[in-house]
Formats: sequence, structure tokens, C-alpha cells
Amino acid sequence: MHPNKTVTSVNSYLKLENQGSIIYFELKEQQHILGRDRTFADLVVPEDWQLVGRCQALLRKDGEDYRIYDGNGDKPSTNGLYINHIRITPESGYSLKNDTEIRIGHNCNNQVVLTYHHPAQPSANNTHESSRVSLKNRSVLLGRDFNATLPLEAPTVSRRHATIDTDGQGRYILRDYSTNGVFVNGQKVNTTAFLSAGAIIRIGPFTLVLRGDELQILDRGNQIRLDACNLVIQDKDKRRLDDISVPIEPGQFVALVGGSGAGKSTLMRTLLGVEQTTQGVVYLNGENLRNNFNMYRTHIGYVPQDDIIHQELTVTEVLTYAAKLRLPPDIDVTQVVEKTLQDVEMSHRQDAKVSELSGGQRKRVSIGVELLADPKLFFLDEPTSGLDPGLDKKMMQLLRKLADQGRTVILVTHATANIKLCDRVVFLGRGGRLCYFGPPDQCLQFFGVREDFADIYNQLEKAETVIDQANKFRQSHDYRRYIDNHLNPGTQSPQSNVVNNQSHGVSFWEQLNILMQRYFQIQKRDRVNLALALLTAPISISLMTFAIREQDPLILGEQPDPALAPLALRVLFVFTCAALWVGLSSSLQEIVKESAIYLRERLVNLGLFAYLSSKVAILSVLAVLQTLLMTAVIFLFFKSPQPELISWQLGLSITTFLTLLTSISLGLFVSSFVKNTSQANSALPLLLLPQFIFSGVLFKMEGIASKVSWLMLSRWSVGAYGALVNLNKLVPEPIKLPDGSTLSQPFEPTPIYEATWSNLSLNWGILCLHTVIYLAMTFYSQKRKDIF
Ligand SMILES: Nc1ncnc2c1ncn2[C@@H]1O[C@H](COP(=O)(O)OP(=O)(O)OP(=O)(O)O)[C@@H](O)[C@H]1O
Repeated sequence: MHPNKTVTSVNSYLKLENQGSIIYFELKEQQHILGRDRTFADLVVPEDWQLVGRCQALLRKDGEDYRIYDGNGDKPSTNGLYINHIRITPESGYSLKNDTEIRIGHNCNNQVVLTYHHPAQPSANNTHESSRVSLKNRSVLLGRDFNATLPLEAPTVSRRHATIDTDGQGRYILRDYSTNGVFVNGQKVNTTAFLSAGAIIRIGPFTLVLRGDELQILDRGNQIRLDACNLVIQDKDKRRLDDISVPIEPGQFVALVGGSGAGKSTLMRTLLGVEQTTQGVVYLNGENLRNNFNMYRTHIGYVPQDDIIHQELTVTEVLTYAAKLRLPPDIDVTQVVEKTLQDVEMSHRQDAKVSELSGGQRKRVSIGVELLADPKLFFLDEPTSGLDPGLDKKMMQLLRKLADQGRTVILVTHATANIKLCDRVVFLGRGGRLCYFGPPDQCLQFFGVREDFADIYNQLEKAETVIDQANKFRQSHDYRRYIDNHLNPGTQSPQSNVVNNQSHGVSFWEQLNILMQRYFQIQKRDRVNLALALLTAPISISLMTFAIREQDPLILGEQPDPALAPLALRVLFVFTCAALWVGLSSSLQEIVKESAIYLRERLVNLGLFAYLSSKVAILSVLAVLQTLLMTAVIFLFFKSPQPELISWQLGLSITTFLTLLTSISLGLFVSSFVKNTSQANSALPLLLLPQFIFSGVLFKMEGIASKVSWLMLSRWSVGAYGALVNLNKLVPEPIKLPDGSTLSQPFEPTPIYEATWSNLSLNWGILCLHTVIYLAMTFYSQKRKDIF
């Protein structure tokens, strides 16, 4: 049969489509071979259809229809045959029914679509969703909207995601209105893009192609296969992954197991695309994952070992904030959250605080957070660690259910009691060696073990045994059956070298608003901490009144008093110390305590600027409240001086607020680089003591010490308080002794406390400068954690 010829036969036939060119083949014989080489094939495609192998597929009559096998039915073809991204093998083949669509090659940018038709049979393809639309002389709307010309239903797609129109010169122009963006030929569209012939458009999980005047859905993204090919990670003196290849089909539930330190987490991070390999590539549906990470970041769910949820929020709040951050603003968040609660079987605990949940329930909520965007590829790092056997079983059953719904689920686990629920087991030995890949039952057989997986761990204790087992597996029939026959090395599509610049999805202001609301809620819920943050400084300052009793240290009395100025300085120093202390304690934990959540959200779409701004904004509000309480106590217990420059109330409030803000910024900076909360706690004395020593209050700053004191915010804070109070004026004139000498003053006037506008603004200005520098360093420190 010839290209584009009308089919009138009642016999079954194949339609092959390659980038818009179509060929038909009638099927009449008991057996056919499809390929590029006439010596093997009777259904011969043109030589320039390079994607089709010389012997691509074998078709054998099977009742009224045919069964198709990859390659020659014995050896697999290079580019493979795929049905819904699942590879058809040479051994078992696939039974064709009328309208079955099979793809040669699995990268949808570069594949031949083979459709089997049998006019006398009912259609096997019972989806009535529209998969193509004409662009001619019309404006086309793409999105979740009910009235969209081409409806694309997925949570990561906006209601009005994009439009395509014709410009005056007959070109098609795409306009992006979405939250999660549009990619054309792998490049993120910046508002508008012209579409060239054959352009590949990615919207959420959907892949579309422009063919002539028609837009076709190539792939709905509801199935993801993963091919890891020859992965090697070699550090200087150590191999962490040793030439690992594994094919993972859509809908499979796969466990990564092995002894401690074998490399399970490393392999998972590599499959997830966040670990750089020395050699080898991970392909998702045939595309290089790392090169296209930006396109896939919203389609991959990842539950790390640490919980990715805030303890202070309720289950519903956790899911609602996560949905608002990750999904388009036009989505019905309540509905999505309700469905997710049902999926993870947590509806009955929706109003409970996360801190009140059991370990297993917390894990379910973390899984729920990741399910919000309905990812088709799902990774979990030890989701059952710390759970009792009953909860372990329940968790594994939940993951099985998720895989049965069409998701590809990959987990690292040490608990093997329920591993039989998995479709595939990846057994790793020390040094990242692949000792087995295949179904769990056959894993036991392969290692000659009856029923306990623990016996395999014992077998693989010695390094030599691991090498022997890895070699044995590579030579085995299982390797050919479960790896060679299914693996697809993928194709490098022309647009695969995309710069992975982070797409922020939800806009900066929306993210800031959501993050501020969430952070405010968390602060509000932590009542004890909030009370301590607000009351510590006022209580400490009021206690000072017992120490100084009846004296009014900030007011110049009628009698010259040589002890007044040092006392005033000590009082002002306590104001500074109190502000410094509470500022640092309010902020030191704030980044490090949620680092697991930050890293996960950052990998999806969290904007760093929005994140830090939300911290600074809420902590500034806290600083305002702290300032109000501190100044109120100071007014209550200390007689107010009459400064010459600015009113005492205003000057005191500004200086206190700036001291708090600067110490908060310093605390955030430290919080951004310490490894855990106990390191953050230990850092507090280390931060405070130099501030005390180099403040210029306890010791006279000379030589190098005076330079160091410039770096101390305490020096500038006391300087500003001193200038306001006019500390120098409190020092009495030097007393002349009868012998003509002068009595040395206990406190010498210094320019640091000079009551001039220039001195006051210098002190305030440098406090602001410190704030800006600490925040910039925090930004940089957080940025360095970025994987891309
Ligand atoms: N970032 C890294 N840089 C260098 N070496 C690393 C890194 N992460 C892990 N390793 C090393 O790689 C090896 C594998 O570690 P990995 O955490 O993947 O093992 P695992 O099988 O997950 O162990 P466990 O079950 O104890 O969590 C270990 O020897 C570990 O010390």
C-alpha cells in the first residue's frame, strides 16, 4: 500500500506516521516483519526513516487480529516499541486491537506512531478526549477552562493557560498566561513565542506538536517511564555508583534495597535528577532528565527522609499552603485538598496539628503534599523508617495503590517484610554495585534464599561476594530479561540542552503573600516561644531597676556626679544587649529548622527572594512589637532625658528597632549556614560574647580592637543611644586638685557618643548597612544550596 492511499480493504492494516508523513501497510499474511531492510522485512519503510530499525517488529496472526513483538521476536530492536511508554518485549509481545497506537522510540519529540486498524472490529481506544485541533483562522485557547478549544485537564495547568493566534503574516503566535509556564522546543516561553513547523509545546504534563495548521496532543504525560543508563558516580578515591542500568516502566512500584552505605539514597537522588553523575544518563520518557529538569520539576513527587511539613500547622493548613504555592491560583484548592486527604486516608485527622500525629500519619501528610500536583513519578526515601510492622504494611499498601493508579513509585527501604507488594527490586551491594534487578520473588531465587530478604543482606556483607554477585547478575538470564529487553537508551533530542533556569510558577507577590501568611500562622501557634521573644527584654530591663534603685541615670542632676555617666552607659549597654539577645534568639533557628521543607519547595518552584522577604517581613513585625514593649518599660522605669536632636521616644524606638532588625539579620545569616538547630543554639554565645567585648563599653577600644569594634553592631547601637542621651554631657568637668593636677575622670567624653546629627545618623546608617550586608550574605548562602 502506498502513502496517503485511501484504505478500502476489510483486512486489518497498519498506519505509520513519521513527522507528518504517512504510510499504510495491509496485513494479509500469517506473519509480517516491519523494518527498513528488505532482506528481513516485507513491510518496508523508506531508508530515511532512521528511527525504524532494519528489523523493527514481528507481527503474528492471533485470532482475528495480530500480536506484535519487538525486533525479530528474539532480539530487541534499538529504539523499541512502546504502548503508553511501556516497552513491548520480544518474548511476550502485545496483542493488537482496532485503533491500538504503538510508538517506535519513546521520546515523543522524535518517534514514529504506528496505529493498528481492523475495520471489522470495535475500537479499543475508548477515550473520547479531543487530541487535535485546527489553528486555521481562529484563536485557540489551551487550558483547564471548560470553554477551552483544547481542554488540558491537570492541576499544574492554569484555567486559561495559553492562546495561539495567527499574526498578519500567517505565522502562529503563542501567548502564555499561565502560572507554571509553557515550553516551546524545550525553552521556557517569555510571554509570547512564534511557533515554527513541528514545534513541540509542553504545557504541564502535556506534550503537543504543531503539524501544518493542526495542533496535536502527542502525549498526555499520564505515564512516565524512567531509564537509567550506565550510571557511574566516581569520587576521587571511591565509586558510589558502579555502572547501573535499570528500566522502570510506568505504573511500576520499585524498591531500592541493600545494606547501609550501599548507595540507595545516592541512586535515588540520581534517578531524581539532583545528583550529578560522572557517566551515564537518566531518561524520562526518552528525554535527558537533568537537561530538562525545569520541565519535569512539577511532575516529580519527592518525599525525603525528613518530614517536609511544619509541626505547628494543622493537616489541612499544611496541604492548603502547599497547594497555593505549587498550583495555579485559579484552582479550587479546597477540592484538591479534600481529594488528597482521601488519597492518603487522612480525612479523619484533617484538623489535627502535625505535632499531634503519629510518625506514620506525618509521613502520609508529607506524601499528600507531594500528591497535590498529581505527579506521575514519585520518589520516597525510607517512608517506613521508624514505623511499627502494622504501619509499615499500611504504608506499603498505600504506595501500591498509588502505583496502581498509574504512578511510577520508587522507594528506598530497609523494611523488606512487605516487599512482595513491589513489582521490581533493585538490590545494591557496597560500592553502588547492582546485584539484582527484577521481581521480588525471583530475587530470592536468584540469591538461593528461601523467604527472608535479610539472608541476602548477610550474603552481601563481604566486598568480594558483592563483586561476584554483581558479575553473576550481569551474565544472568534475568539481566537480559528484566534490563536488556526493557531498557531504552533514549535519544538526544535537538532541544535537550536547555538551561535549567528556575521557573517560579506563582508570582513573587503571590508567593510572598502565601509565605507570610504561613510564617505568621507558625509564629502565632508557637505561643511559648512568642511570649519569650516578646517578654524577655522588657522583663530584663525592668529587673535593672532593682539594681540601680532610686537613681535616674539618664538625667543630668543639679549636683555634678562622676558616677552618673558610667552608670548611664551601663544602662544603655543593657538596652543594647537585651535587643541583641532577643533579636538573635528570634531568628537563629528560623531557616535551619525548616531546611528540609525549604530544599523541597525550592526544587519545585519556591522563589528565594520571596522566601527571605517573608522571613524578614514577619520578623520585622515581631521586632516592632518587641520595640514597643521595650520602650514602654523604659518609659515606665527610667526618667526620660531631654535630647537636643530628636524626641527621646522616637530616638529610643528607632535605635531599639534598628538594633533588633540588625541582630535578626545576623541571626538569619547564621541560620542559613549551620547544619542543624543544635549548632544554631551553640552559635548564640559565640555571636554575643564578641559583641559584649568589642562594644567599647567594658573595655577601651584601641589599636586593632577599635577596628574590630566597627564590625560589632553593639558598638553602633550603644553609640546611637549615647548620642541620644548626650552621654558626654553627663560627665562633670575635671576636678582640679590643690597641687594643680586634675583628678582623672571615670569616663572620658568620646566622639562615639557625641550628640550631633552626623554622629546619630552615622550610627543608624551603619546599623542599616550591617542589616543589608547580613541579608545579602543570607541570600548568597541559601543560593549556594541550589542544585541547578
Ligand atoms: N554527598 C556525598 N559525597 C560523598 N560521598 C557520599 C555522599 N553521600 C553519600 N556518600 C557516600 O556514598 C556511600 C553511599 O551512601 P548512601 O547514603 O547512598 O547509602 P545508603 O545505601 O542510602 O545508606 P543508608 O541505608 O545507611 O542510608 C556511602 O559510603 C556514603 O558515605
